[in-house]
Amino acid sequence: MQYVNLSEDIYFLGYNDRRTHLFENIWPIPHGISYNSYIIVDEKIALIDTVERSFIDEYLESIEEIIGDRKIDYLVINHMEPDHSGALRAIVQKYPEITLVGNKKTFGFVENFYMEPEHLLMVHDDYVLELGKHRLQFQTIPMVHWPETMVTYEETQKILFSGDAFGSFGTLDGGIFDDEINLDFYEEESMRYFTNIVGKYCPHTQRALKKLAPFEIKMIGATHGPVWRTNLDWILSRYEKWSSYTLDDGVVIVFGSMYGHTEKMAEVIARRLAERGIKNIRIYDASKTHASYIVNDVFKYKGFIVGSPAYNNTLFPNVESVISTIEHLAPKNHYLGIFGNFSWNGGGVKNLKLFAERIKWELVYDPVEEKGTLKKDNKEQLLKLADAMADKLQAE
Ligand SMILES: Cc1cc2nc3c(=O)[nH]c(=O)nc-3n(C[C@H](O)[C@H](O)[C@H](O)COP(=O)(O)O)c2cc1C
Repeated sequence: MQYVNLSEDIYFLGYNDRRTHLFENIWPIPHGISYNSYIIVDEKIALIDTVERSFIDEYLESIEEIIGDRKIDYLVINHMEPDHSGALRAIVQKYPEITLVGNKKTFGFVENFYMEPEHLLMVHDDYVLELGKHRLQFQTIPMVHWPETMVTYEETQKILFSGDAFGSFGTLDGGIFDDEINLDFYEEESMRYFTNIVGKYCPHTQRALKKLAPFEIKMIGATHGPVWRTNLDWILSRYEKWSSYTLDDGVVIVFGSMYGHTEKMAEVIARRLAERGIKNIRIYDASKTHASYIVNDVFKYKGFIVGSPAYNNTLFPNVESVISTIEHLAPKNHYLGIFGNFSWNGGGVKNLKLFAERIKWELVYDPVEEKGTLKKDNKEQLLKLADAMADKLQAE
């Protein structure tokens, strides 16, 4: 990708990754991702974060095009995850006098991953680094998304270099600024990025939003996805909503099924929910849809109903994988329903009950468990389960 000016002497250096299938080797990125770095050219030159290592050559070339044979004075490390620190060693090799700028948590990571830094500047909240006419101020935002994570605020242009916060999956296909892009595309990609990557740290994100609220921010340069300069509210309001577990009315139904019995139970529940006026109902087959998408909808909707056949005395493995992802990210404020199917001694529902105890969501109705084909009594029970869920959602 070409480098682009954010203002006269501040540049965006972003690289599109359309080759990686799974981000962090877990989360699908069918629309790719961009790795964004920034450089400020003043009396002193500061680079803000780097890029993933497969882009090192292009990255170094772009930097040279911008600064010629000048040297980079500072590398500000907002976040040490290798998709942003991947070019750190190459930068230090090319500019050995460079000073690494981080907080007290940063340099341990630098040592673990790369090297003992020779020149370092340890910063803290409100610390100001003068580059000439540009001044950089730092604020730590721990666990959004690692312990060392911080943001850098450029005072002259009021640009927040936000690290992973406000980032998005999806490459930048020509448009880089939010006002150059149809944001509909980023609706799902930015939410999935948040829920999959940062979603475990919602309380930390809330604290970060409060900490950053006093700053006048005219532009946000995240390390993934668009640069926000016109519709800042678009992304800020979404972060507020997602990180505060503000959920819409709706139900996610997840099932696993080998022969269709458990799937049929899911359909019965869904139909009744629709009859009761619930419009957002998503049924997912855990064997088909990646947990990334399912968990994203769990962060949208208040109702969650999960069904599993018994499988070697326990849960169907793909259902187990989905609920383990949910437990890992630990979204809150949900109502829960449970159902399942078996042929001899069970194991599915038994383990879903343990899930209910661990996740501590309110169970709206007794678990419904059928042996093979759905029969009248258990169909009645499923309808009651759906009614109980609808009652809860509609009572709010
Ligand atoms: C590999 C395998 C393991 C199973 N293990 C159990 C089990 O431990 N206990 C049980 O009651 N049923 C077990 N079953 C039977 C299924 O749970 C049962 O047939 C159920 O109705 C399948 O639901 P489905 O049609 O939604 O796939 C097993 C079936 C298979 C294929």
